[in-house]
Amino acid sequence: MEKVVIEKMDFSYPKKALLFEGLDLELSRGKVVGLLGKNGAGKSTLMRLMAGLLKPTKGVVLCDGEMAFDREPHFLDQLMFIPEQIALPDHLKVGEYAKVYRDFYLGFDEIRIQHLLSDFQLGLKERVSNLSYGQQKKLQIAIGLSTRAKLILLDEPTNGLDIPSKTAFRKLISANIQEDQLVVISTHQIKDIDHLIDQVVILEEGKIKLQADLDALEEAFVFGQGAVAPLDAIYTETHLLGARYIAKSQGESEGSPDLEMLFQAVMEGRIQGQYLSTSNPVMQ
Ligand SMILES: Nc1ncnc2c1ncn2[C@@H]1O[C@H](COP(=O)(O)OP(=O)(O)OP(=O)(O)O)[C@@H](O)[C@H]1O
Repeated sequence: MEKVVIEKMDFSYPKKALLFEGLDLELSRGKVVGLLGKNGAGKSTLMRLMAGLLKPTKGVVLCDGEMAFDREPHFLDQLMFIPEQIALPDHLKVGEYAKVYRDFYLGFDEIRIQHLLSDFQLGLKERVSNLSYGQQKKLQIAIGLSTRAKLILLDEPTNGLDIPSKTAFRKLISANIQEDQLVVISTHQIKDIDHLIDQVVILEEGKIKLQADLDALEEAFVFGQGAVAPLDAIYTETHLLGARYIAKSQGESEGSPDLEMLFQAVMEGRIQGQYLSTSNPVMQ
């Protein structure tokens, strides 16, 4: 998958006000994108539009130039969408369930699924219906990463995972994603995707408030802390022991952006726009 391009898209659920209006977004391959937003911001809906499960009211969602909603067989062969709520068939065992996907995805990686299931401590002979919610999520993630789909959409994948599984999730995503894949992870648990994503997209009330590559953010801003925030700080959080802040960078690099602070700064309208590595930052 080279690109997902959303152009001038409107979308509303039947008999509801427009959720998206004139939305533009372009996502390129080789990236793990974190899609953030508060409850009801439209993350799951955007995922379903990208998966071609919903039809834009106006405008287009194009995956490598083809309308996602057409759901052509070669698009489906490149797509893996793991929704937040998963309904797994009761009667199958883990191995049998994985085989359903092996038969569907031409590039399914037999070795990888074995490794991933073992990393997540899931036995091939376990009945899917006997797995806990978190184990079912892990099974879906293991299968998703083994399909070698070019577009992987994970809606709230870390919901229900315990702390070791969240750590394993981060490691497994990083280790199993290739340059020709695009992974979009929606979450409101920002910490879960820290040190995992390359790009962040922040949605609020159906609008894209920020699209930024983390390395571009690192160049543009300093995410710091100290006894007091500098006078020119764009965003400040004060604590008993001092302040955490975001300021414009004067050329110094201060490590990776703090996503939680970034999210708050965007929600308060302190930072907006596009910060992409390939182009100059565009402030809106
Ligand atoms: N099937 C539906 N029919 C009607 N309205 C819907 C439907 N699904 C979602 N909505 C509405 O669309 C808006 C966006 O919902 P969506 O689930 O996309 O948000 P979200 O950002 O994923 O939220 P959350 O973080 O709570 O999962 C909400 O106002 C929601 O009530």
